[in-house]
Amino acid sequence: MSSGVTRQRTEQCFRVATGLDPHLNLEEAQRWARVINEKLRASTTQRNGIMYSEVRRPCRVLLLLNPHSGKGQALSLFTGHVQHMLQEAGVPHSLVVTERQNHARELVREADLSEWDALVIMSGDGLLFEVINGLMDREDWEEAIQTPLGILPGGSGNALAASIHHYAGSQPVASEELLVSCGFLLCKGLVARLDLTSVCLGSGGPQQQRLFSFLSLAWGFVADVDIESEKYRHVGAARFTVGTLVRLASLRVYQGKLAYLPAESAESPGPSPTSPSSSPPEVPSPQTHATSPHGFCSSLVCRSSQRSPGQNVTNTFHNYCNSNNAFKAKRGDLAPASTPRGPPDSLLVPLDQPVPSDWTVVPEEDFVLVLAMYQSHLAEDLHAAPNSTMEDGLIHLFYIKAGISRATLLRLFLAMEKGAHLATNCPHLVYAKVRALRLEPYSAKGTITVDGELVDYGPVQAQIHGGLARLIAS
Ligand SMILES: Nc1ncnc2c1ncn2[C@@H]1O[C@H](COP(=O)(O)OP(=O)(O)OP(=O)(O)O)[C@@H](O)[C@H]1O
Repeated sequence: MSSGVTRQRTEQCFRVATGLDPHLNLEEAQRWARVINEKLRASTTQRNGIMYSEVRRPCRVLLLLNPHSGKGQALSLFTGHVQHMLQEAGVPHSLVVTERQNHARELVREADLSEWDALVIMSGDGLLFEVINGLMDREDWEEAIQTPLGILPGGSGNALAASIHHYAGSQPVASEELLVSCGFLLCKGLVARLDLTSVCLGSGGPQQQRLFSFLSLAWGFVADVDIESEKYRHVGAARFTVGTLVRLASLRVYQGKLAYLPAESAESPGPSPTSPSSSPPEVPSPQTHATSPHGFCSSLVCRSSQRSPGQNVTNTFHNYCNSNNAFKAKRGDLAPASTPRGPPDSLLVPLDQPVPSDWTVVPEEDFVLVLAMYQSHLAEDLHAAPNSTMEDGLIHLFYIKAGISRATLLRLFLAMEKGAHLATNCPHLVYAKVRALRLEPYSAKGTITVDGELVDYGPVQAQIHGGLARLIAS
């Protein structure tokens, strides 16, 4: 890519992330960050009829970095692109380099969260999955999950980072440009609500497992590609293309039963126990949230009129955290990880019972793939759920019926790069907006992924919980 194009795109990221004029002769991210810092110190801005204070960037960030994510360059990407930006923008951060799988999960499960205003991960989506489940493992999960989360893309998929960038109205960018864009969003510090899906695995009883997912649930082709392509991670995002081509060559059919609760026939699961009703006064009302097409939550974004003159916005956020009693758990208060936590799944019945009568049972039992998405992107260059918006409270369910040719399937994946696969009107592709689903594979062995991570194989059901978590995004 020419440096002119790179610069153009980077300027565009800058414009979207900051709302500032990019024609400022900004040569380096450090200088941009200085401008952000000055501009954001006192300004307010009106967007979609809502007044936001733009100085709402987080302070005291705990940054968890997986050194092996992506091509294994996360640490140098962080020091090369983001560290100075955070320093210039006055965002103090402590960097923890994860040492093993589940390290991040254990850390956040046991952390004194009163020490941190945001948890940011620099990795692929897998590390955020760990962090979210670590927060949901806690006895104080209801408050802990309100800790603002941030993502800096360092993996090979970077689906959430790509989705955030897309929700911000930006043109698609990849790798380091996406990182710079997410770095700006982090400096800016606006917080939105993030839907989480509760995923129940196993047919019930003591073996039953419950996970919280922010991105996707996959079975069949997509899950196989995701796991099989891990050996190609040295090629970065291209691993999915390589994996897709390899799996196309050995295309197979997966048998099972799929059922779902259509969104239109389901009442919205309603506000979660952590929703604004339990929030302190400076948090806007649910109606205020609804007016924002992007579902922005202004929990960190105080209306300027509500702030007393001279009051430091950082303090306001800090007070908010404390007044909400959100960050009090100490190591001794923690529950064992196996204790089920989280809001009740009001739309699900036990897996050993038939689905309720208002569910749709898919007549086909032969599939090429089943994919449930709750963000727009499955990877940086896979715009798999083009209708998905931030905090829409929906699972975007796709399945492809058996009988599709290899060529048509390849065409669908190529169209997915631009989110155009639905427009192909492929008769084998079915799309539904749902609030809950159940999948019962028939074969004894197979692959199911949640947020790209391998989970126990077997019957699975899931329900979306709108706005359960919080995410630094704009
Ligand atoms: N130091 C470490 N050594 C080995 N594994 C780690 C380490 N730190 C984290 N992990 C694990 O690596 C797994 C993959 O991490 P992650 O998804 O963030 O990166 P990635 O797989 O490169 O990204 P992507 O999902 O975008 O391809 C996670 O399950 C995480 O637990």
